[in-house]
Amino acid sequence: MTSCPFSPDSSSGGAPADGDAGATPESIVAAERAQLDFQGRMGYGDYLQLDAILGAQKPLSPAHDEMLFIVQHQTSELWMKLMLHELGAAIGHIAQDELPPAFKKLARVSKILEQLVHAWDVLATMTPPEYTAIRPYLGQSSGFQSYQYRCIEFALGNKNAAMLKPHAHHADRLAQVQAAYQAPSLYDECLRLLARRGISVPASHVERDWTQPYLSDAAVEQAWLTVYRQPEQHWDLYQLGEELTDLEDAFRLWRFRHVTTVERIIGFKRGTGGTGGVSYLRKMLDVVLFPEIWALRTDL
Ligand code: HEM
Ligand SMILES: N[C@@H](CC(=O)c1ccccc1NC=O)C(=O)O
Repeated sequence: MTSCPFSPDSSSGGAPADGDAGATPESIVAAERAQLDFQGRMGYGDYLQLDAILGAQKPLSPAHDEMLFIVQHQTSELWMKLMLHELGAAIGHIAQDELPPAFKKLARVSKILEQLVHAWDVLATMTPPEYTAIRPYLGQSSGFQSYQYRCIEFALGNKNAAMLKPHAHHADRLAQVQAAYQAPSLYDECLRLLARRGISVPASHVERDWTQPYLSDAAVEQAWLTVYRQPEQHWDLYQLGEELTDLEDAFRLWRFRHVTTVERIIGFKRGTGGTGGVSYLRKMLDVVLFPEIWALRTDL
């Protein structure tokens, strides 16, 4: 009889087959030879520094829902940390003309953003009275002061010197945000790549003061149109353009869910960070990160 590769064979030390009479949770663990003794050995919680991570939820109010509020923000910050890691690497790859690894990382950034878009559903289970119980304890703190978020915005090209100020009192964070502010953005590196590939890009976009907000330019749209009109001649640049589109699309959705979630929870109250609240967040919906990538669609 030939043996089936999927049926566990007890002589090779696998778990008892499903429905095996006498199998107990304990006998299964023993048969699988799971490592159970971690005296002097690195385990799961050690490797992941879980004592630090799971010890960092410190509600200030007596409200039940503050745990949701804290966990939602902390998980968002962890995903932002990964986004920055991937974005920085992708920008480096593009600067070195290494497109396949850049694509891998940009696709991951878009997927993280999609996940963060869905994460709003969890926070939206919090009602206005539930948040009202927490809000007085937040003081003037606000997501506006998220230094990782500001680094992401800067890496994506939305440069604004005023956004450095909330970090002026903290040297390490300021240095991190300043570095992102001064460096060429993802889109800047894409345009430099187009120029290196012999596609005409204005000199003002190949070398410029990277701290200045990006200004859209008809000649840059022409450069992208060269790619999009003959994809087979510029296949990787065409793929790059579509990955930028995926990324900005996902980022727009995140911004949109932020505004709608904020409106359903605090209405039109002013933000703890000092802005008008929903009115400010709506203005941010008008930000376009990669303008020519969108404009060219009208001309194709
Ligand atoms: C009850 C939930 C939330 C409310 C009521 C809220 C409200 C606001 C408001 C009113 C602002 C404008 C700045 C201000 O004046 O405070 C803001 C900005 C911001 N919030 Fe939230 N927010 C919530 C949840 C979140 C979550 C879960 C995140 C994820 C990290 C987040 C990230 C941000 C960021 C990054 C900004 C700055 C946006 C920018 O400058 O474009 N917020 N939020
Ligand atoms: N700006 C919010 C407060 C807020 O959402 C918040 C406060 C502290 C830490 C993170 C926050 N989330 C995003 O802005 C408000 O006006 O209620």
